[in-house]
Order: sequence, then structure tokens, then C-alpha cells
Amino acid sequence: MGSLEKSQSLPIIDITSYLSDHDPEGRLSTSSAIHSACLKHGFFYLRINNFADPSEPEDLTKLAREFFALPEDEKAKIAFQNEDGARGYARLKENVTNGKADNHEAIDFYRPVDNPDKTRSLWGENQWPTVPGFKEKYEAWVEKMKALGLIVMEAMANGLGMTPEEWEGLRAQVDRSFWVMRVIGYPPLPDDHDGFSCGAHKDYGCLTFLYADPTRSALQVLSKNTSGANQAVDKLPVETGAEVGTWINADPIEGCVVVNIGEMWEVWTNGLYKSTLHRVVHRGSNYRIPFFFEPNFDAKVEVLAAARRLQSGQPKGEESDKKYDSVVYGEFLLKKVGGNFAEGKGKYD
Ligand SMILES: N=C(N)NCCCC[C@H](N)C(=O)O
Ligand SMILES: O=C(O)CCC(=O)C(=O)O
Ligand SMILES: [Fe+2]
Repeated sequence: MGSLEKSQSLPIIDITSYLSDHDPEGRLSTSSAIHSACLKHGFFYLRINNFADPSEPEDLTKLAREFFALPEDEKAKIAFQNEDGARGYARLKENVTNGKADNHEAIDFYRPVDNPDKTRSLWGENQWPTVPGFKEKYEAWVEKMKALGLIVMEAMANGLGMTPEEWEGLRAQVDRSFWVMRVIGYPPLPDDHDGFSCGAHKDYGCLTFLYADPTRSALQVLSKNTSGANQAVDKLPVETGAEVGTWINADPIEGCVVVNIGEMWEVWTNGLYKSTLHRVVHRGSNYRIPFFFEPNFDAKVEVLAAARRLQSGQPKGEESDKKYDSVVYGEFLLKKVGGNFAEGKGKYD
């Protein structure tokens, strides 16, 4: 019993077979494990210790600690309101989810754009802390996570039975990923806080790779599969929408990132994969770094034929009905980002 078992209710999948060309069987089983995890949970652990040295994210955490320890007026020098309303620092409780202030502070970075214009939402420039080494170390992490994004996307395409041509088509929607990197500082959530460290939400895009500090029971994932015999759960009520289920802890595992799929995967798979609600109840004081590998800003995301073949039960023939309208990722993102800040506080609300 105990928290380890809770963690293990989400599968642990090793990406090593996709790091070389020499393991076709390993790739097959990795892809099918990811496929099952996406069908069942929308969440899994990805073992990446053969891809990224564990000391790298630890360095990032130290740099984050240095920045967040600065006086508020120093941090305000890179406030998101000074830029495009999205890129930069957001103070404690400035982010809002489901109408309630989130008990965290954060810096958001996005893919740089060709002709920055800070009067357009999302279209400005990243604001980097002056903490020595911050920009270099974080930029190196972005490069790593972008590469990992493409690798996991290919594994997922294989798991869905996409042809090589179909994978090329999907790849072309994510090869200029409009990625987001957040550096989040969580102070301990007080008992009387009306809300969460981060309220229940789905991620917006494609794949989230979360490097998490060791604080346990912080990230909680909504599980609709409550019948698992071994599944230790926190029987907490679910307060958003019509969703029913139980919250399970996704505690960090050494050498792994926590991966979850965003809403664009629901569209691509015609609802076969569900993007899962999650929230954060952080009782400690620490730093977490989610990297969001997202589609290209102008990607037209539409139901994939491979998903419709799977749904019809005839992998070579018939296709199921289309249940999702297509979405331009950047338009979807703009709406989401517009709702992320308290009324009157955001620049473009
Ligand atoms: N790009 C992502 N996923 N950022 C984190 C989203 C946190 C929830 C957000 N405040 C909301 O209300 O949607
Ligand atoms: O900090 C975490 O554990 C998760 C944060 C998260 O869900 C998000 O930023 O989208
Ligand atoms: Fe999230």
C-alpha cells in the first residue's frame, strides 16, 4: 500500500526503443503501451533517463528557485502585462482556473515568432530572467523536449496504425510546434484557500511533459476507471462539469516525466483518446516545469482516418462517423489564454 502503489496505477513506459533504429519489436510494444495508456487514462509515465540526464531538470529547478526568491518588484520586470499578455511572469493567484485564483506563480515562454508584435495576444517576445545561466539552460531543455515531442508523436502514430504517409501528414502539423514552457512555483496551499494550487483542467494541445518536484499527492488525475482492484484512490468529489470519477495521485517517479495528452488528441482520434482532467493540490513548497508540445499555430486539426478505421473495428476498411469539428490550434489557444487571468488583470480580457 502507500503512495508508490498510487503512482503505479498509471503505466510506466520506456522510450528507449525509439531512440535507435535497431529495435523494431521494442518500438511495437512501446507504441501499443502508449496506445493503451491513452485509451484508458490519457496519462502515463515516460521513462526518459536514456534521453535526458536527470541532472538537467535539477539544474532547472535550482535556477527557478533563484528567480522566484527575488523580490516582487524584480520579478515584475518581466510581468506578462508588459509584453503580449501571455509571455512572462504571473504573480501568485494571478492565474485563474474555473473562476478561482490558482495558488501559484509562474513564468510562461512560448515558441518565438518571426515578426513579434506585443500588441497582439501571444505574439510578443519571451522575457527571460537575468539569473545567470537561466536562458541557456532552459533553451537547451526546450530543444530536448521538442525532439522528445516528435519521437512520442511518431510512437503514437504507430500505435494508431497510421501508414507512413499518414504519419508524414500528422508530422507536418506539429513540426513547428507552438510549444509552451511554464516554470511554476508552488507555495504550500493553505487549508482555507478557496480553490487549488491549479484548478481542474485539460491541457490544450498535444503532449505535456511534466518534470515534477518530489512533493507527493500534488498532481491529481481524474480516473474514470474506478473498478481496478489495486487502485488506491482519494475519494474526493469532482466539482467540474458532469465528470464523474475519482482523483488518483500522479506522484513523480525518478527518471520519468509525467505525460498527458491535450484536447487536440481528442479531435485527432474522434474521441477515442480522452484528454484527462487534472489538478494540483500542492502542500509543500517547490517548483515544477511542464513543457507543452503543441501543434503548429496554424495547424488545422481534424479527425484522423486511422482513428476512424480503429473505431469502426475494420482497420483496413470502413470508417466511423466524424464526431468532432476541425479546429485551428492557434485560434483555440487564443481563446484559452484569454480566460486564464482574473477579470481586468489580463491585458486582452
Ligand atoms: N497550456 C496549459 N495547459 N497551461 C496550464 C493551464 C492551467 C489551466 C488554465 N488556467 C485554464 O483555466 O485553462
Ligand atoms: O504542476 C503540475 O503538477 C501540473 C501543472 C499543470 O497541470 C499545468 O500547468 O497544466
Ligand atoms: Fe495541466
